[in-house]
Amino acid sequence: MSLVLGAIADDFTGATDLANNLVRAGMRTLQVIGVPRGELSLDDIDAVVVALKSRACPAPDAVSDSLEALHWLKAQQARQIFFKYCSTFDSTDEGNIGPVADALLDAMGARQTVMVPAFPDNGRTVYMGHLFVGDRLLNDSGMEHHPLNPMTDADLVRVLSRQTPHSVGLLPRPVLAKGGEAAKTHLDGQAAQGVRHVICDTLDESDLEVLAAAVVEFPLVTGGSGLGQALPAEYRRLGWLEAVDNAGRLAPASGAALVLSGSCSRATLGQVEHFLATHDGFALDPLALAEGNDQIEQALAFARKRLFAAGGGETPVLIYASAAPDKVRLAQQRLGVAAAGELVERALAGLAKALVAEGVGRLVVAGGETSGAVVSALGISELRIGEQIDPGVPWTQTYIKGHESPLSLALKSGNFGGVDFFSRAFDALREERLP
Ligand SMILES: Nc1ncnc2c1ncn2[C@@H]1O[C@H](COP(=O)(O)OP(=O)(O)O)[C@@H](O)[C@H]1O
Ligand SMILES: O=C(O)[C@@H](O)C(=O)COP(=O)(O)O
Repeated sequence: MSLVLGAIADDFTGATDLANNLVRAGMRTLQVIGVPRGELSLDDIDAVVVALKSRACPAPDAVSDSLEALHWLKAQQARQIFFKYCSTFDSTDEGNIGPVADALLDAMGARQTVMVPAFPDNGRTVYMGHLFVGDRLLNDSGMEHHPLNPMTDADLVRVLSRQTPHSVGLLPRPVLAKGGEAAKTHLDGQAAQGVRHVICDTLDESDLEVLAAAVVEFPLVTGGSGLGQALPAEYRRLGWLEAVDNAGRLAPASGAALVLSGSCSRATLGQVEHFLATHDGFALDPLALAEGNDQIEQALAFARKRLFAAGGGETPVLIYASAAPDKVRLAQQRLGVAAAGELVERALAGLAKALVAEGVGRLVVAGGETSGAVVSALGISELRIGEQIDPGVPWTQTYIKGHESPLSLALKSGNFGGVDFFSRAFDALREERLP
């Protein structure tokens, strides 16, 4: 059968999150890093997720990267395109959700798409167009302090309207409650009125199922990974997809265990604190990084001593720049927002490269932008998806040039994962010893 779904994800953790949900719903899924340059065999693959780093870059770059991914996916005959962004709708007034969605619609000659950011398994729901994280509105969830895209407005119709010249509408819960046909009629009615983007309410999995039934034949859908849980059943109903037993299996993991964290999201800050109560960690500070290479050398020495000395490597250690909002603000005031972020990303990416070369084989990275920087520095082009650690975060595996054993890699979105995620991730890998 041919490729069913082609997804374009605006960051690497988001790509893994979507790929994870597709695998769990029975789609054989390949995650590629950037648009593949050479030949790629897609035999026995149902979905490809192209991971871009287009969330926080200038909108024109995000548009051109996304269009390149679209053209590649269309050349692979993907039946439906999915533009994946964050379940917390991470963006600014400049974009990049609106400009990318508009460019994809234009390129595909489609008149309408849906916006379904919700991921109820992780507490992201939408009601009357307002995004909630757990029981808080988005603008009171911690996302208002995000270093790159502070989210200070929970009304997504209003947020998106600032990013697109086109009309933005709403598919409200009372319509969804009437089922897929009612939802489809509502969407058709909005399209007839020229509404190009429709923010969709979603409270739970049954809403996702109704939405999937309504939009399965849309050329382009957009949203978080929640919709990816529900679409595969619709593909099967249409006969586009075969039933598969186990869509995700990895080789056994080996090598020293390391956590790198550049996320300053509330969940990550809790995970860092919890981990440091029982494990060793090294804190990076952008102000020190701006002074030169000393802090990187110190971090390397810290990790080498614990990971590669005799008997080391089994217990994970943490290197982190994650810091509370006031500390982040201070660094940003002194260095500039983008420069502070880049300094940290470059440092963590360089550390990943050096330490993987020296024997780290199990690596957790926290943060979407951070994961993008690390994965790019490691020269990774494809990821296979394995077992889920927590909703939205699976173990993945890849081969690094010149290494015999695979690298096991978990890319954790900033706000995902339980408080003990960092240690539990490695426990899960040890217990599984996946065949
Ligand atoms: N202490 C710090 N000061 C300023 N910026 C930081 C600091 N620590 C991390 N950053 C930057 O904040 C951004 C966090 O984004 P990201 O990695 O996507 O995390 P999340 O997944 O939580 O959004 C990155 O660009 C990172 O380099
Ligand atoms: O949809 C989500 O929440 C995630 O898949 C995601 O994109 C998170 O991004 P980061 O928090 O920047 O990792």
